[in-house]
This record gives sequence, structure tokens and C-alpha cells, in this order.
Amino acid sequence: MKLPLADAAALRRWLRGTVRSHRSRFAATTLLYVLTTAVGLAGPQLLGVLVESVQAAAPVLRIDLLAGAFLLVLIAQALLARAARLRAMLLGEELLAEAREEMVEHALALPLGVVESAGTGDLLSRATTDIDRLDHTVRNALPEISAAMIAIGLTATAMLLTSPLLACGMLVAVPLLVLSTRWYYPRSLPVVQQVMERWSDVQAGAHESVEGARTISALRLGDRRTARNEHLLDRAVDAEKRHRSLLTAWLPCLELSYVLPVGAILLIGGWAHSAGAAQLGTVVAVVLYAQSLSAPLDELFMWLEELQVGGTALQRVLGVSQVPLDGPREPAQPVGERDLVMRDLRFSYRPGREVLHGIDLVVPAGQRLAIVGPSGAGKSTLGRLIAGTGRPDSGSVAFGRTEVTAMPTESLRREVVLLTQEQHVFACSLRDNLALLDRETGDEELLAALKSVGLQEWVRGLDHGLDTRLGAGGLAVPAARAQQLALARVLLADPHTVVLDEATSLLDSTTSRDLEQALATLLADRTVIAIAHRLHTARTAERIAVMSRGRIVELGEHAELMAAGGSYAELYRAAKVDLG
Ligand SMILES: Nc1ncnc2c1ncn2[C@@H]1O[C@H](COP(=O)(O)OP(=O)(O)OP(=O)(O)O)[C@@H](O)[C@H]1O
Repeated sequence: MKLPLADAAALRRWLRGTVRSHRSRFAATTLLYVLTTAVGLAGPQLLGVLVESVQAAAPVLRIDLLAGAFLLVLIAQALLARAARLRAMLLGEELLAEAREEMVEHALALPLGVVESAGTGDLLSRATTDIDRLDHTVRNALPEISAAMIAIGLTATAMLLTSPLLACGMLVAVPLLVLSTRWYYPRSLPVVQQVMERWSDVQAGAHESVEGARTISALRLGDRRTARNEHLLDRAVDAEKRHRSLLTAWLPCLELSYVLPVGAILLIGGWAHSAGAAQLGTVVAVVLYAQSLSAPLDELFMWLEELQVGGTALQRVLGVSQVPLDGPREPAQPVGERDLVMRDLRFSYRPGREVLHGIDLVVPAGQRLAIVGPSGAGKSTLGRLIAGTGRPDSGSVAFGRTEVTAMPTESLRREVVLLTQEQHVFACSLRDNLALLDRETGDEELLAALKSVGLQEWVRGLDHGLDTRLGAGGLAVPAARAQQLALARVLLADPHTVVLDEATSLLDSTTSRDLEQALATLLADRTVIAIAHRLHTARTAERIAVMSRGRIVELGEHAELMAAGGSYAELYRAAKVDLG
């Protein structure tokens, strides 16, 4: 599954909402552009009068005054243009920051299942490349297009007011402009979308290769990955070529449509002047207007082209916000009992392929439950549903009477935390890595949490203690240590229920055993769901649920299940044999 693109209606809604919420600033910016162009229009008029005055041998003072006025107009136009551009850029930056924040907020709230199936590369390229493209468009295209459109509108009006007859010369450009543009845009839009999608694939491929570098090297998959990345790159370049060939067919038509009117106006002007229907100054002014139109027209079309790229980038960025989030997330706190209650829980990753087939289970508050079972039985899936990182197809998971899927993220995080095998170490200080959720946590509390997970000695050995920078660019943290840090984070987050899914799997068995014993004490009054791959973890749990093929097939204490001689006893004996 790919992340969606926002459709045209969503794009319009976003634009309308944005303009509405910044109405006065949009109006002020537009006014400045209008003023800039209006002042600029006085230039050709003054020049026309100047030519006529020189022709009529007017006094030198008059000619000097006209030339001075012309200079003043140019200075005023430059100052106004600067102010307009500055305002447009500031407004653009603000809009961009809002779009970026909205996207990041939504991306962080996306259901994990969606991120997994879409691939993090796509999300990453939307958050980086597409935001960059949008940045470029907002920074440049919007101010340039606004300026160009206003300049074209006002120049055309001035031409009509100066001489409607001569202004008719502009019409020769219309058929060429309209026909070539109507040919170009419908063809280029899908190609532009394809170009961006393919570059996103290139980025995703590179990202995967870097992330999985160790696996690739261990399995000697380097050549295959390189071939795949080259294939992705070729596809992107092909799409780029298609786009460029469309552009090279369209651009000459544009260029021609700028020069044709100047020729036509000169022809009409020559005839009109000789017939006494137009003065020389009028012809000069209209020709200058026509010539001055070519720059904004060129800008307009070039930036409209850029706007296509920016528009598609915006569709990709806003598309992230179109993914439905898990559950209604209405404010609702767990009420009364905090027993974990699962009723007829069903779940499938793909339609028609159910992996949990109706789980019914009640875990009393404060109980330690171990879930065991063969690989693929659905243990991790169940853990994720309990933690609210997935939404069941039917049935429910609730704390007391409050559905997990109805809890807002903030309260859900206080209620239940899922700790999996893969733990991320952020590129920041050890202190910030621990106090992710609560920046007010004091050093003593942080050190106590580190001690609880067996990192007392480690932190003592760090040059800068809690201020040591970890992760990329700092101290490398091995995966097993990252698991210990993650456990310390959980202790600090202090949720009511903890789901541990292979949370100590990377530690050696002695450390893992010591840590689990320490955790058992620390989490004594918490509900703990421990998805156990090492059966010694299960043994100490108050209750054990044995899963097989998406169902709970046995439930009870260790001794009880051993006596029953069912699948648990079998797994346990097999594990003992394995361990010798
Ligand atoms: N992201 C996913 N997309 C599609 N199918 C998945 C996904 N994750 C798990 N599955 C499938 O769901 C079923 C249950 O997987 P799950 O990981 O919950 O089992 P498990 O008991 O935790 O296994 P293990 O002990 O190997 O982690 C398996 O058939 C697995 O292939």
C-alpha cells in the first residue's frame, strides 16, 4: 500500500482555509504588488510624453522634469517591489511552516501498520524532498506568479487605455499561447507526478539499503541492491527525460508568442501613424508595453510550471493527513477497574487473511501474564493491539470499560507502553533520551532508572554522564544497551500496563534474567504482558497464555500447565532440551 495523494478537492480546501486564516496579510501583499505595477506603468507613459516633447522641440526644463520624473518612478517601483516580495516571502515561509507542522503531527500519529506497509522511505521523502520542493515553490513561485499576473493585467489595461487599436496587436499571440499551453499542461501533469513518485522510490531504495547495510553485507546482496537502485534511478531519469522533451516542444511556442505582438504592433503603428490615426509617442508607449509584457509572461509560465511541481509536492504532503488515524481518539479516560479486557478480538493485516481469530482474555490489574507460543502464532500482533498501535477488525480491547482505540494518545501512553525488540536511540544527550516524555525529570530519578536496568556502571564510565551525546554523531549504543535504555524509559514513563515484546531478547541470558527479576520487582504493581521467547520468563509469570495460530489454546499457571501435559509442557521440555 502506498500513502495517498491529496485530491484536488482537499487541495482546494487547504488553500481556501489558508487564505481565510491569513486574509489580511494576503490582502496587504496583493495591494503592494498592485501598487508596484501601477507605479511601473507610469514609466512607458512618461517615456511616450518625453518622445513627443522632444519631437515637438519642447523647452529643456520640461524635458529635464520629465526625465527626472521617469527616474523617480523607477526608484519608487524598485522600493515597492522589494517590500512586496519581502512580505510575500515571509507569508510563504509561515504557510510552509504550518503545512510542515501539520504533516509531522499527522505522520507521528499514523497507525504503525500503515507506515509499515507504505514503507518509511515514502514518508521520509514526503517529509524531506517534497517539503523542500514546496519550500522552493512557496519562496519563489507564489511571489513571482502574483507579481507577474498583476503586471500582465495592469500592463494590458494600460495598453488598452493608451490605444485600443494598437493593443489589438497583442491578439496575434493568443492562438499560439492558448493552443500550445493547452497541449502542454494535460500532458505534463501526470509526467511531473510520475517524476516525483519515482524520485521518492529512489530515495526509499537508498534508505532501505543504508538501513539494512549489515544484512546486505552479511548475505552478499550488495550487487542485487545496487542493481535495484540503478533500476529505480533509470526509471526516475526516464520520467525526467519525458518531462524535458515535453518542455522543449512547448518553450519555443512561448518565445514566439512574446515577439509576434511587438512586430504586429509596429506594423499597425506604422500604418496608423502614416494615416494620422496615432501619434509617434503613442506607438512608442504601446511597443514598450508589449515588450515589457514578455518578461512577466515568461516568468508566469515558468513559475506555473514550477507550481505544478509544488502542487504535486503539496498533494503528497497533504496526502499524509488523509490517512485515517486509528480510532476516534475522543477524550475518554479509563474508568473504574483497570483490568485489561479483550473480547472476541479479530485482526488481519491483509483482507481475508485473519491472524487473530477471536481472542477472549481478561488480565486483572497488576497481574503479570506471559504469552508464549510458536513463531507466527500472533503474539506480537496481540501485544500491539493491547498497546493501541493497531486497530482490531472486530471485537475490543479495553481497560475497564474504556476502549483502547477511544483513548487520546496522551492518556493511552500513560496507560500502556509497548516495548519491542527494536529500540531507537535518538541523536541527543543521554538525559534527553531518557526524559523523552517528561523534560522535568530530575537527575536522581534518571540515575535511579538507569540503575534499575543495570546501567549504573555504564553511566559512571561516561565522560559527560547524563550529558553524553548518544546516537548518530555521538556515542554509539549497541542494540542490547538500547534495550536497557528503553526499559529505563518505560520505568520513567510509569505506565499502568507494560507490554514487553522480546524487550530483553538482545541481552545475554544472565543479564536478561537479572534484568527481568529486577523489573518484576519494579513493575510489581503494574499489569505486565510479557511476550516470552525464553520460557524461563514465562515460568515466573502469574499466568501463562499459550497461543497457536491466532488463538489462545491454553491458559494457567506454570505448574498447572505442566501437569496438563499440553502444548506448553511440550514447548517447555523442548526449550530445556535446547538449553541442555
Ligand atoms: N506487518 C505484517 N504484515 C503482514 N503480515 C504480518 C505482519 N506482521 C505479522 N504478520 C503475520 O501475522 C502472523 C502473526 O505474526 P506475529 O508477529 O504476531 O506472530 P508472533 O507469534 O509474534 O511471531 P514471532 O514469535 O515470530 O514474532 C504471522 O503469520 C505473520 O506472518
